[in-house]
Amino acid sequence: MTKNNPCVILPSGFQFDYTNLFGEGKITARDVGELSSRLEEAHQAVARMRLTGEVKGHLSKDGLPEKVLFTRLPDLDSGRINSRESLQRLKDFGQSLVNRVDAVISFGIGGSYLGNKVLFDIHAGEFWNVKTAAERNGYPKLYFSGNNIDPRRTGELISLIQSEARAGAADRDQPYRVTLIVISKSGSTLDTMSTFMVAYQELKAMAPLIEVQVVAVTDPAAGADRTLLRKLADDQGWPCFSVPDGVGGRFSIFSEVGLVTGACIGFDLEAFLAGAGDMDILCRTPDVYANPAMLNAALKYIAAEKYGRDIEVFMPYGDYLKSVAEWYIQLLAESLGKRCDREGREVFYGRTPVVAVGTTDMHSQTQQHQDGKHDKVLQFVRVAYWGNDPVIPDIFPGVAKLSEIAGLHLGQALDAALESNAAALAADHRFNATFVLPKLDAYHLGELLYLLALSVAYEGELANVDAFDQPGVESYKRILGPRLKEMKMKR
Ligand SMILES: O=P(O)(O)OC[C@H]1O[C@](O)(CO)[C@@H](O)[C@@H]1O
Repeated sequence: MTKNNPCVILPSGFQFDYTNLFGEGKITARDVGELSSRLEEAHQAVARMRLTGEVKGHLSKDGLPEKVLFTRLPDLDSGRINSRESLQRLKDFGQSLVNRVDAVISFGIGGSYLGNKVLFDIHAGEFWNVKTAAERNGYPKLYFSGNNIDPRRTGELISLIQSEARAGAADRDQPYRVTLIVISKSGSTLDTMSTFMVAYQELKAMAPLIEVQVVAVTDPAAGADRTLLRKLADDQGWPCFSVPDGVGGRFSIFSEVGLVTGACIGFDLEAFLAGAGDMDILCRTPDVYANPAMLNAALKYIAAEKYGRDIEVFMPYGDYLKSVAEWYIQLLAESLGKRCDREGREVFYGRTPVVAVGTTDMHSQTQQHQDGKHDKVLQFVRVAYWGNDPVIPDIFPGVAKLSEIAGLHLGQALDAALESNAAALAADHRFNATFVLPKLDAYHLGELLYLLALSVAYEGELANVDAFDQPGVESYKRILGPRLKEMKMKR
Protein backbone atom coordinates (compact mmCIF):
# COMPACT_ATOMS: atom_id res chain seq x y z
CA MET A 1 0.00 0.00 0.00
CA THR A 2 3.00 2.36 -0.10
CA LYS A 3 5.08 3.64 -2.96
CA ASN A 4 7.82 1.21 -1.91
CA ASN A 5 5.51 -1.78 -2.09
CA PRO A 6 3.80 -1.43 -5.46
CA CYS A 7 0.66 -3.40 -4.68
CA VAL A 8 -2.68 -2.26 -3.27
CA ILE A 9 -4.22 -5.08 -1.26
CA LEU A 10 -7.84 -4.56 -0.25
CA PRO A 11 -9.43 -6.15 2.83
CA SER A 12 -11.34 -8.55 0.54
CA GLY A 13 -8.05 -9.89 -0.82
CA PHE A 14 -8.48 -8.09 -4.18
CA GLN A 15 -5.11 -6.75 -5.33
CA PHE A 16 -3.80 -4.22 -7.79
CA ASP A 17 -0.19 -5.26 -8.30
CA TYR A 18 1.62 -2.53 -10.22
CA THR A 19 5.18 -3.71 -9.55
CA ASN A 20 5.93 -3.85 -13.28
CA LEU A 21 4.57 -0.37 -13.90
CA PHE A 22 6.32 1.53 -11.15
CA GLY A 23 9.92 2.21 -10.14
CA GLU A 24 13.29 2.62 -11.80
CA GLY A 25 12.95 2.62 -15.62
CA LYS A 26 9.16 2.69 -15.30
CA ILE A 27 6.72 5.25 -13.93
CA THR A 28 8.35 6.87 -10.93
CA ALA A 29 7.05 8.26 -7.63
CA ARG A 30 8.26 11.59 -8.96
CA ASP A 31 6.00 11.28 -12.04
CA VAL A 32 3.04 10.66 -9.75
CA GLY A 33 4.16 13.48 -7.43
CA GLU A 34 4.24 15.91 -10.35
CA LEU A 35 0.59 15.13 -10.92
CA SER A 36 -0.42 15.62 -7.31
CA SER A 37 -2.40 18.86 -7.62
CA ARG A 38 -4.27 17.52 -10.66
CA LEU A 39 -4.96 14.28 -8.83
CA GLU A 40 -6.38 16.28 -5.96
CA GLU A 41 -8.64 18.18 -8.36
CA ALA A 42 -9.67 14.95 -10.08
CA HIS A 43 -10.48 13.40 -6.73
CA GLN A 44 -12.62 16.39 -5.77
CA ALA A 45 -14.41 16.23 -9.13
CA VAL A 46 -15.15 12.51 -8.66
CA ALA A 47 -16.37 13.19 -5.11
CA ARG A 48 -18.67 15.92 -6.46
CA MET A 49 -19.96 13.54 -9.14
CA ARG A 50 -20.68 10.96 -6.46
CA LEU A 51 -22.56 13.51 -4.35
CA THR A 52 -24.44 15.57 -6.94
CA GLY A 53 -24.09 13.72 -10.24
CA GLU A 54 -22.53 16.84 -11.75
CA VAL A 55 -19.54 16.48 -14.07
CA LYS A 56 -17.94 19.57 -15.56
CA GLY A 57 -18.89 20.06 -19.19
CA HIS A 58 -20.89 16.86 -19.57
CA LEU A 59 -23.84 17.17 -21.93
CA SER A 60 -26.31 14.59 -23.18
CA LYS A 61 -26.56 13.52 -26.84
CA ASP A 62 -29.09 16.31 -27.28
CA GLY A 63 -26.67 18.90 -25.92
CA LEU A 64 -28.42 19.31 -22.56
CA PRO A 65 -26.75 19.16 -19.14
CA GLU A 66 -26.94 15.57 -17.88
CA LYS A 67 -26.06 14.06 -14.53
CA VAL A 68 -23.72 11.07 -14.19
CA LEU A 69 -25.19 8.70 -11.65
CA PHE A 70 -23.51 5.31 -12.04
CA THR A 71 -21.80 5.64 -8.65
CA ARG A 72 -25.26 5.43 -7.03
CA LEU A 73 -26.05 2.01 -8.48
CA PRO A 74 -24.43 -0.16 -5.79
CA ASP A 75 -26.35 1.60 -3.03
CA LEU A 76 -29.57 -0.31 -2.33
CA ASP A 77 -30.48 1.46 0.87
CA SER A 78 -30.91 5.05 -0.23
CA GLY A 79 -33.27 3.71 -2.90
CA ARG A 80 -32.09 6.38 -5.32
CA ILE A 81 -31.83 4.05 -8.32
CA ASN A 82 -31.45 0.40 -7.36
CA SER A 83 -33.29 -0.49 -4.16
CA ARG A 84 -34.15 -3.62 -2.18
CA GLU A 85 -37.56 -3.47 -3.88
CA SER A 86 -36.21 -3.10 -7.41
CA LEU A 87 -33.84 -6.00 -6.79
CA GLN A 88 -36.70 -8.10 -5.47
CA ARG A 89 -38.69 -7.33 -8.62
CA LEU A 90 -35.78 -8.57 -10.72
CA LYS A 91 -35.46 -11.71 -8.63
CA ASP A 92 -39.21 -12.33 -8.87
CA PHE A 93 -38.89 -12.02 -12.62
CA GLY A 94 -36.03 -14.55 -12.59
CA GLN A 95 -38.05 -16.91 -10.40
CA SER A 96 -41.05 -16.60 -12.72
CA LEU A 97 -38.93 -18.23 -15.43
CA VAL A 98 -37.81 -21.20 -13.31
CA ASN A 99 -39.26 -24.50 -14.55
CA ARG A 100 -41.62 -22.54 -16.81
CA VAL A 101 -39.61 -20.82 -19.53
CA ASP A 102 -37.38 -22.97 -21.73
CA ALA A 103 -35.19 -20.30 -23.30
CA VAL A 104 -34.43 -16.61 -23.02
CA ILE A 105 -32.98 -14.58 -25.87
CA SER A 106 -31.39 -11.31 -24.78
CA PHE A 107 -31.26 -8.71 -27.58
CA GLY A 108 -28.84 -5.81 -27.22
CA ILE A 109 -25.52 -4.36 -28.34
CA GLY A 110 -22.71 -2.32 -26.78
CA GLY A 111 -23.60 -1.46 -23.20
CA SER A 112 -26.89 -3.29 -23.63
CA TYR A 113 -25.02 -6.55 -24.22
CA LEU A 114 -21.39 -6.58 -23.11
CA GLY A 115 -22.00 -6.50 -19.36
CA ASN A 116 -24.79 -9.05 -19.66
CA LYS A 117 -22.41 -11.40 -21.43
CA VAL A 118 -19.88 -10.96 -18.62
CA LEU A 119 -22.43 -11.98 -15.98
CA PHE A 120 -23.52 -14.92 -18.11
CA ASP A 121 -19.98 -16.16 -18.74
CA ILE A 122 -18.85 -15.86 -15.15
CA HIS A 123 -21.96 -17.44 -13.66
CA ALA A 124 -23.20 -19.83 -16.32
CA GLY A 125 -20.14 -20.59 -18.45
CA GLU A 126 -19.90 -21.96 -21.96
CA PHE A 127 -21.94 -25.12 -21.44
CA TRP A 128 -25.03 -23.71 -19.68
CA ASN A 129 -27.29 -24.30 -22.66
CA VAL A 130 -26.35 -27.95 -23.04
CA LYS A 131 -26.93 -28.71 -19.37
CA THR A 132 -30.21 -30.26 -18.25
CA ALA A 133 -32.85 -28.03 -16.71
CA ALA A 134 -32.11 -29.68 -13.35
CA GLU A 135 -28.40 -28.84 -13.70
CA ARG A 136 -29.46 -25.24 -14.34
CA ASN A 137 -31.66 -25.32 -11.21
CA GLY A 138 -34.67 -24.91 -13.47
CA TYR A 139 -33.41 -21.63 -14.94
CA PRO A 140 -33.86 -21.31 -18.71
CA LYS A 141 -31.29 -21.61 -21.44
CA LEU A 142 -29.99 -18.17 -22.39
CA TYR A 143 -28.87 -16.93 -25.78
CA PHE A 144 -27.72 -13.51 -26.96
CA SER A 145 -28.68 -11.82 -30.21
CA GLY A 146 -28.60 -8.32 -31.64
CA ASN A 147 -24.92 -7.95 -30.84
CA ASN A 148 -24.44 -8.02 -34.58
CA ILE A 149 -26.67 -7.72 -37.62
CA ASP A 150 -25.63 -11.18 -38.66
CA PRO A 151 -28.03 -12.96 -41.00
CA ARG A 152 -26.53 -16.41 -40.57
CA ARG A 153 -26.29 -16.52 -36.78
CA THR A 154 -29.70 -14.89 -36.33
CA GLY A 155 -31.27 -17.46 -38.64
CA GLU A 156 -29.45 -20.35 -36.98
CA LEU A 157 -30.53 -19.25 -33.50
CA ILE A 158 -34.17 -19.08 -34.60
CA SER A 159 -33.90 -22.52 -36.24
CA LEU A 160 -32.35 -23.95 -33.09
CA ILE A 161 -35.21 -22.71 -30.92
CA GLN A 162 -37.76 -23.94 -33.44
CA SER A 163 -36.26 -27.40 -33.68
CA GLU A 164 -35.99 -27.69 -29.87
CA ALA A 165 -39.67 -26.79 -29.65
CA ARG A 166 -40.57 -29.41 -32.25
CA ALA A 167 -38.33 -32.10 -30.78
CA GLY A 168 -39.85 -32.08 -27.32
CA ALA A 169 -43.44 -31.38 -28.42
CA ALA A 170 -44.71 -34.96 -28.01
CA ASP A 171 -43.54 -35.21 -24.37
CA ARG A 172 -44.89 -31.82 -23.31
CA ASP A 173 -48.40 -30.82 -22.40
CA GLN A 174 -47.52 -27.14 -22.68
CA PRO A 175 -45.92 -24.94 -25.34
CA TYR A 176 -42.18 -24.34 -25.60
CA ARG A 177 -41.84 -21.01 -23.83
CA VAL A 178 -39.40 -18.33 -24.98
CA THR A 179 -38.80 -14.95 -23.33
CA LEU A 180 -37.32 -12.25 -25.54
CA ILE A 181 -35.61 -9.51 -23.53
CA VAL A 182 -35.07 -6.43 -25.67
CA ILE A 183 -32.52 -4.04 -24.18
CA SER A 184 -31.92 -0.60 -25.64
CA LYS A 185 -31.46 2.68 -23.80
CA SER A 186 -32.28 4.73 -26.90
CA GLY A 187 -34.97 2.21 -27.80
CA SER A 188 -34.29 2.16 -31.52
CA THR A 189 -30.82 0.74 -32.15
CA LEU A 190 -30.76 -0.87 -35.60
CA ASP A 191 -28.81 -3.98 -34.63
CA THR A 192 -31.01 -4.80 -31.64
CA MET A 193 -34.38 -3.94 -33.11
CA SER A 194 -33.83 -5.56 -36.52
CA THR A 195 -32.79 -8.92 -35.09
CA PHE A 196 -35.53 -8.76 -32.45
CA MET A 197 -38.20 -8.16 -35.09
CA VAL A 198 -36.98 -11.08 -37.20
CA ALA A 199 -36.94 -13.47 -34.23
CA TYR A 200 -40.25 -12.24 -32.80
CA GLN A 201 -42.04 -12.75 -36.09
CA GLU A 202 -40.58 -16.19 -36.78
CA LEU A 203 -41.12 -17.54 -33.29
CA LYS A 204 -44.63 -16.08 -32.94
CA ALA A 205 -45.52 -17.77 -36.21
CA MET A 206 -44.98 -21.11 -34.50
CA ALA A 207 -47.81 -20.65 -31.98
CA PRO A 208 -49.22 -22.69 -30.32
CA LEU A 209 -46.07 -24.85 -30.36
CA ILE A 210 -44.02 -21.86 -29.16
CA GLU A 211 -45.25 -19.25 -26.71
CA VAL A 212 -43.40 -15.94 -26.83
CA GLN A 213 -43.19 -13.41 -24.02
CA VAL A 214 -41.40 -10.06 -24.49
CA VAL A 215 -39.75 -7.94 -21.82
CA ALA A 216 -38.35 -4.49 -22.62
CA VAL A 217 -35.45 -2.71 -20.92
CA THR A 218 -35.20 0.92 -21.96
CA ASP A 219 -35.17 4.56 -20.85
CA PRO A 220 -38.04 5.11 -18.41
CA ALA A 221 -39.07 8.52 -19.82
CA ALA A 222 -42.81 8.89 -20.22
CA GLY A 223 -45.05 10.99 -22.47
CA ALA A 224 -43.52 12.70 -25.48
CA ASP A 225 -40.03 11.59 -24.43
CA ARG A 226 -40.90 7.87 -24.53
CA THR A 227 -38.43 5.79 -26.51
CA LEU A 228 -39.74 3.83 -29.44
CA LEU A 229 -39.23 0.62 -27.46
CA ARG A 230 -41.10 2.00 -24.43
CA LYS A 231 -44.00 3.04 -26.68
CA LEU A 232 -44.09 -0.43 -28.21
CA ALA A 233 -44.00 -2.01 -24.76
CA ASP A 234 -46.86 0.21 -23.57
CA ASP A 235 -48.91 -0.58 -26.68
CA GLN A 236 -48.28 -4.33 -26.52
CA GLY A 237 -48.46 -4.64 -22.74
CA TRP A 238 -44.88 -5.93 -22.37
CA PRO A 239 -43.39 -5.69 -18.87
CA CYS A 240 -40.48 -3.23 -18.58
CA PHE A 241 -37.28 -2.68 -16.69
CA SER A 242 -35.34 0.57 -16.83
CA VAL A 243 -32.05 1.94 -18.04
CA PRO A 244 -31.82 4.65 -15.38
CA ASP A 245 -31.40 8.31 -16.20
CA GLY A 246 -27.78 9.41 -15.94
CA VAL A 247 -26.41 5.89 -16.52
CA GLY A 248 -24.73 5.43 -19.88
CA GLY A 249 -24.74 2.02 -21.57
CA ARG A 250 -21.14 1.24 -20.68
CA PHE A 251 -21.87 1.75 -16.96
CA SER A 252 -25.22 -0.03 -17.01
CA ILE A 253 -24.04 -3.48 -15.94
CA PHE A 254 -24.79 -2.37 -12.36
CA SER A 255 -28.36 -1.36 -13.32
CA GLU A 256 -31.39 -3.38 -14.39
CA VAL A 257 -29.73 -3.74 -17.81
CA GLY A 258 -27.09 -6.14 -16.52
CA LEU A 259 -29.01 -7.37 -13.52
CA VAL A 260 -31.92 -8.65 -15.62
CA THR A 261 -29.61 -11.21 -17.24
CA GLY A 262 -28.24 -12.10 -13.82
CA ALA A 263 -31.78 -12.66 -12.56
CA CYS A 264 -32.52 -15.06 -15.45
CA ILE A 265 -29.70 -17.41 -14.45
CA GLY A 266 -29.69 -17.16 -10.65
CA PHE A 267 -26.61 -14.90 -10.39
CA ASP A 268 -26.01 -13.36 -6.94
CA LEU A 269 -27.12 -9.78 -7.62
CA GLU A 270 -26.60 -8.55 -4.05
CA ALA A 271 -23.04 -9.86 -3.84
CA PHE A 272 -22.20 -8.26 -7.18
CA LEU A 273 -23.48 -4.86 -6.07
CA ALA A 274 -21.84 -5.29 -2.65
CA GLY A 275 -18.46 -5.80 -4.35
CA ALA A 276 -19.03 -2.65 -6.42
CA GLY A 277 -20.20 -0.70 -3.36
CA ASP A 278 -17.24 -1.75 -1.22
CA MET A 279 -14.89 -0.75 -4.01
CA ASP A 280 -16.59 2.63 -4.17
CA ILE A 281 -16.05 3.18 -0.44
CA LEU A 282 -12.37 2.20 -0.65
CA CYS A 283 -11.90 4.60 -3.54
CA ARG A 284 -13.05 7.58 -1.47
CA THR A 285 -9.59 8.10 -0.02
CA PRO A 286 -7.58 10.99 -1.52
CA ASP A 287 -4.37 8.98 -1.01
CA VAL A 288 -3.53 7.90 -4.55
CA TYR A 289 -1.49 4.92 -3.32
CA ALA A 290 -4.47 3.54 -1.40
CA ASN A 291 -7.17 4.31 -3.98
CA PRO A 292 -6.97 1.67 -6.75
CA ALA A 293 -9.24 3.52 -9.20
CA MET A 294 -7.31 6.78 -8.91
CA LEU A 295 -3.97 4.98 -8.99
CA ASN A 296 -4.88 2.94 -12.05
CA ALA A 297 -6.02 6.12 -13.83
CA ALA A 298 -2.89 8.03 -12.82
CA LEU A 299 -0.48 5.30 -13.92
CA LYS A 300 -2.20 4.66 -17.24
CA TYR A 301 -2.44 8.41 -17.89
CA ILE A 302 1.26 8.93 -17.17
CA ALA A 303 2.18 5.83 -19.18
CA ALA A 304 0.40 7.28 -22.20
CA GLU A 305 1.26 10.95 -21.87
CA LYS A 306 4.86 10.73 -20.67
CA TYR A 307 6.04 7.37 -21.99
CA GLY A 308 3.96 6.99 -25.17
CA ARG A 309 2.23 3.79 -24.03
CA ASP A 310 -1.12 4.60 -25.56
CA ILE A 311 -2.33 1.08 -26.32
CA GLU A 312 -3.86 -0.91 -23.47
CA VAL A 313 -3.96 -4.67 -23.88
CA PHE A 314 -6.49 -6.02 -21.40
CA MET A 315 -5.46 -9.63 -20.88
CA PRO A 316 -7.23 -11.69 -18.25
CA TYR A 317 -6.06 -15.26 -17.72
CA GLY A 318 -8.97 -17.67 -18.14
CA ASP A 319 -11.54 -18.22 -20.89
CA TYR A 320 -14.59 -16.92 -19.08
CA LEU A 321 -12.89 -13.58 -18.45
CA LYS A 322 -12.61 -12.80 -22.14
CA SER A 323 -15.96 -11.06 -22.03
CA VAL A 324 -14.63 -8.81 -19.24
CA ALA A 325 -11.95 -7.66 -21.69
CA GLU A 326 -14.63 -7.07 -24.33
CA TRP A 327 -16.73 -5.06 -21.85
CA TYR A 328 -13.66 -3.02 -20.91
CA ILE A 329 -12.94 -2.21 -24.55
CA GLN A 330 -16.20 -0.29 -24.87
CA LEU A 331 -15.68 1.39 -21.50
CA LEU A 332 -12.22 2.62 -22.42
CA ALA A 333 -12.89 3.43 -26.08
CA GLU A 334 -16.14 5.34 -25.67
CA SER A 335 -15.13 7.06 -22.43
CA LEU A 336 -11.65 8.28 -23.26
CA GLY A 337 -11.28 8.22 -27.05
CA LYS A 338 -12.02 11.92 -27.55
CA ARG A 339 -11.22 14.42 -30.28
CA CYS A 340 -11.66 17.49 -28.06
CA ASP A 341 -11.11 18.38 -24.44
CA ARG A 342 -13.76 20.02 -22.34
CA GLU A 343 -12.70 23.44 -23.59
CA GLY A 344 -13.27 22.35 -27.18
CA ARG A 345 -9.55 22.13 -28.09
CA GLU A 346 -8.47 19.23 -30.30
CA VAL A 347 -6.50 16.74 -28.17
CA PHE A 348 -7.18 13.34 -29.82
CA TYR A 349 -6.96 11.63 -26.45
CA GLY A 350 -7.34 7.95 -25.56
CA ARG A 351 -5.60 4.60 -25.36
CA THR A 352 -6.40 2.09 -28.06
CA PRO A 353 -7.86 -0.93 -26.29
CA VAL A 354 -6.97 -4.47 -27.29
CA VAL A 355 -8.62 -7.71 -26.13
CA ALA A 356 -6.32 -10.59 -25.27
CA VAL A 357 -6.72 -13.72 -23.17
CA GLY A 358 -4.09 -15.72 -21.39
CA THR A 359 -2.82 -18.25 -22.12
CA THR A 360 -4.46 -18.29 -25.57
CA ASP A 361 -2.94 -15.07 -26.87
CA MET A 362 0.54 -15.84 -25.57
CA HIS A 363 0.62 -18.04 -28.66
CA SER A 364 -0.44 -15.27 -30.99
CA GLN A 365 -0.15 -11.67 -29.68
CA THR A 366 2.75 -12.01 -27.23
CA GLN A 367 5.38 -11.80 -29.97
CA GLN A 368 4.13 -8.26 -30.68
CA HIS A 369 3.82 -7.34 -27.00
CA GLN A 370 7.38 -8.48 -26.33
CA ASP A 371 9.19 -7.24 -29.44
CA GLY A 372 6.90 -4.67 -31.07
CA LYS A 373 6.81 -0.92 -30.43
CA HIS A 374 7.13 0.27 -26.86
CA ASP A 375 3.63 1.68 -27.05
CA LYS A 376 1.63 -0.67 -24.83
CA VAL A 377 0.52 -1.23 -21.27
CA LEU A 378 -0.60 -4.77 -20.54
CA GLN A 379 -3.26 -5.13 -17.91
CA PHE A 380 -3.48 -8.70 -16.64
CA VAL A 381 -6.23 -10.20 -14.49
CA ARG A 382 -5.44 -13.23 -12.38
CA VAL A 383 -7.81 -15.46 -10.42
CA ALA A 384 -6.06 -16.71 -7.28
CA TYR A 385 -8.36 -19.62 -6.50
CA TRP A 386 -10.25 -21.61 -9.13
CA GLY A 387 -12.19 -24.04 -6.95
CA ASN A 388 -12.57 -27.09 -9.15
CA ASP A 389 -9.01 -27.21 -10.46
CA PRO A 390 -7.84 -30.48 -12.05
CA VAL A 391 -4.41 -31.91 -11.28
CA ILE A 392 -2.28 -32.85 -14.29
CA PRO A 393 -1.86 -36.63 -13.96
CA ASP A 394 1.40 -38.55 -14.36
CA ILE A 395 0.06 -40.85 -17.06
CA PHE A 396 3.17 -40.92 -19.26
CA PRO A 397 5.96 -41.35 -16.66
CA GLY A 398 8.39 -42.37 -19.39
CA VAL A 399 8.04 -39.01 -21.13
CA ALA A 400 10.20 -36.66 -19.09
CA LYS A 401 8.72 -33.42 -20.43
CA LEU A 402 5.16 -34.48 -19.57
CA SER A 403 6.10 -36.10 -16.27
CA GLU A 404 7.74 -32.83 -15.16
CA ILE A 405 4.43 -30.97 -15.18
CA ALA A 406 2.46 -33.80 -13.57
CA GLY A 407 1.16 -33.08 -10.09
CA LEU A 408 0.54 -29.41 -10.80
CA HIS A 409 -2.97 -28.01 -10.84
CA LEU A 410 -4.02 -26.40 -14.14
CA GLY A 411 -4.50 -23.17 -12.15
CA GLN A 412 -0.84 -23.31 -11.09
CA ALA A 413 0.28 -23.77 -14.68
CA LEU A 414 -1.92 -20.81 -15.66
CA ASP A 415 -0.34 -18.69 -12.90
CA ALA A 416 3.15 -19.70 -13.93
CA ALA A 417 2.34 -18.68 -17.50
CA LEU A 418 1.07 -15.26 -16.39
CA GLU A 419 4.03 -14.66 -14.09
CA SER A 420 6.50 -15.66 -16.80
CA ASN A 421 4.84 -13.42 -19.37
CA ALA A 422 4.79 -10.47 -16.94
CA ALA A 423 8.43 -11.03 -15.97
CA ALA A 424 9.63 -11.33 -19.58
CA LEU A 425 7.82 -8.11 -20.49
CA ALA A 426 9.08 -6.29 -17.39
CA ALA A 427 12.68 -7.33 -18.14
CA ASP A 428 12.42 -5.27 -21.32
CA HIS A 429 10.68 -2.27 -19.70
CA ARG A 430 7.35 -3.36 -21.12
CA PHE A 431 4.79 -1.83 -18.77
CA ASN A 432 2.33 -4.25 -17.18
CA ALA A 433 0.16 -4.60 -14.09
CA THR A 434 -2.10 -7.26 -12.61
CA PHE A 435 -5.47 -7.23 -10.88
CA VAL A 436 -5.82 -10.27 -8.66
CA LEU A 437 -9.27 -11.62 -7.85
CA PRO A 438 -9.25 -13.96 -4.84
CA LYS A 439 -11.80 -16.04 -6.74
CA LEU A 440 -14.14 -15.73 -9.68
CA ASP A 441 -17.39 -14.87 -7.98
CA ALA A 442 -20.05 -12.16 -8.08
CA TYR A 443 -18.51 -10.07 -5.28
CA HIS A 444 -14.99 -9.86 -6.72
CA LEU A 445 -16.36 -9.34 -10.22
CA GLY A 446 -18.33 -6.36 -8.85
CA GLU A 447 -15.12 -5.00 -7.32
CA LEU A 448 -13.17 -5.30 -10.57
CA LEU A 449 -15.77 -3.83 -12.92
CA TYR A 450 -16.56 -0.95 -10.61
CA LEU A 451 -12.87 -0.12 -10.18
CA LEU A 452 -12.52 0.07 -13.96
CA ALA A 453 -15.63 2.24 -14.33
CA LEU A 454 -14.47 4.66 -11.65
CA SER A 455 -10.99 4.67 -13.08
CA VAL A 456 -12.16 6.06 -16.42
CA ALA A 457 -14.01 8.81 -14.51
CA TYR A 458 -10.68 9.77 -12.87
CA GLU A 459 -8.81 9.59 -16.13
CA GLY A 460 -11.42 11.78 -17.84
CA GLU A 461 -10.64 14.41 -15.22
CA LEU A 462 -6.87 14.05 -15.64
CA ALA A 463 -7.11 14.31 -19.42
CA ASN A 464 -9.83 16.99 -19.19
CA VAL A 465 -12.14 15.10 -21.55
CA ASP A 466 -15.81 14.23 -21.09
CA ALA A 467 -15.69 10.53 -20.15
CA PHE A 468 -19.47 10.19 -20.36
CA ASP A 469 -20.39 11.12 -23.92
CA GLN A 470 -19.67 9.37 -27.23
CA PRO A 471 -20.13 11.96 -30.00
CA GLY A 472 -17.91 10.02 -32.40
CA VAL A 473 -20.42 7.20 -32.81
CA GLU A 474 -22.98 9.62 -34.21
CA SER A 475 -20.91 10.29 -37.35
CA TYR A 476 -21.57 6.97 -39.07
CA LYS A 477 -25.13 6.92 -37.77
CA ARG A 478 -25.82 10.15 -39.69
CA ILE A 479 -24.78 8.33 -42.88
CA LEU A 480 -26.40 5.00 -42.05
CA GLY A 481 -29.96 6.28 -41.50
CA PRO A 482 -30.38 7.90 -44.94
CA ARG A 483 -28.54 4.98 -46.57
CA LEU A 484 -31.07 2.50 -45.21
CA LYS A 485 -33.93 4.68 -46.46
CA GLU A 486 -32.33 4.95 -49.89
CA MET A 487 -31.86 1.18 -50.02
CA LYS A 488 -35.50 0.63 -49.21
CA MET A 489 -36.65 3.04 -51.93
CA LYS A 490 -34.61 1.11 -54.51
CA ARG A 491 -36.16 -2.25 -53.59
O1 LIG B 1 -28.70 0.78 -25.56
P1 LIG B 1 -28.72 1.33 -26.93
O2 LIG B 1 -29.35 2.68 -26.99
O3 LIG B 1 -29.36 0.39 -27.90
O4 LIG B 1 -27.23 1.57 -27.41
C1 LIG B 1 -26.32 0.54 -27.55
C2 LIG B 1 -24.91 1.09 -27.64
O5 LIG B 1 -24.81 1.94 -28.76
C3 LIG B 1 -23.99 3.06 -28.43
O6 LIG B 1 -24.82 4.17 -28.30
C4 LIG B 1 -22.97 3.34 -29.48
O7 LIG B 1 -23.55 3.34 -30.73
C5 LIG B 1 -23.36 2.70 -27.10
O8 LIG B 1 -22.94 3.81 -26.39
C6 LIG B 1 -24.46 1.93 -26.48
O9 LIG B 1 -24.04 1.16 -25.38
